[in-house]
Amino acid sequence: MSTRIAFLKGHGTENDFVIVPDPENAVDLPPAAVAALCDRRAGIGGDGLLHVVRSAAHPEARSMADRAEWFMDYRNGDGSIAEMCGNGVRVFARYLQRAGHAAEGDLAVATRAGVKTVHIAKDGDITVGMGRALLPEGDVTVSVGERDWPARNVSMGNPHAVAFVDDLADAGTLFTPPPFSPPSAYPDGVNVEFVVDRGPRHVAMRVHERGAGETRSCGTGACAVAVAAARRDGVDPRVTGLPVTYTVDLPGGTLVITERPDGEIEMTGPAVIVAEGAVEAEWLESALG
Ligand SMILES: N[C@@H](CCC[C@H](N)C(=O)O)C(=O)O
Repeated sequence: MSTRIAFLKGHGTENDFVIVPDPENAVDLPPAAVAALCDRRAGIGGDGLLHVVRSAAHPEARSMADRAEWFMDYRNGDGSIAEMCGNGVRVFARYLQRAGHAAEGDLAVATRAGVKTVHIAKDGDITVGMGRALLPEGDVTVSVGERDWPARNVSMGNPHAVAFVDDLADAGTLFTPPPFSPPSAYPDGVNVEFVVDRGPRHVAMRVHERGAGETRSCGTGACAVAVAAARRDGVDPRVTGLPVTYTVDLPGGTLVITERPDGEIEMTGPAVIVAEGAVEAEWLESALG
């Protein structure tokens, strides 16, 4: 790598990202480069990385290019690939707006979990059509130390295990991924959410993210939690014909999640760009060893 690489830093409810604009997919980002950029001490720091590429220029997104000009090539902070990132897609849209690639209103974004429609509102918040949740049957258990809880298996394109607990402190330090069983439940790993009630249609959560550790927020996790809470509360908009909205408090802020009668889920929250700069090529080369 011989040139400096432009980057920005942004966050959505304090789920933070290194943003690498690369319309023609010319920047090589192997997992070690992503992990170095996301390193909070030796790099820029982030829970994940948003590689901003034109769909037509990326082999994983070419088939979506007629519906979405831009592809969110999302990576976790450890360099692994994930299907979807709910906070990330809002920050991705904010970057496109700031760069003049998108205006207020609706924007289609290609992701590994399909094309998502993002609405950039005048008031600053961004709403994302997150698609439908899948809730495969089957008993899953997550544990912390000696304690374990039944968990609801929810897919938002990426995997989640949602456990309702008495106190968010029950989740402990979350320095390591909470073990789950059976091991076959999540062959590719899982994001684990611990949830408490705050009031009617109002919950709070902590999350241990696959590939990142405990984060201050997770958008797909908040959607999984809202759907799991609704089913636990006996509410299914596909049956009642009425939308249901949950407010989800996270350590880094609040997200509002609505499930519509057709099962489509909308998530609304903030997205902020905080800085921009350039990565020294020599530093990145030395970080790659
Ligand atoms: N923070 C994200 C989720 C990022 C991906 C996740 N760690 C995974 O591996 O599935 C969000 O806001 O949804």
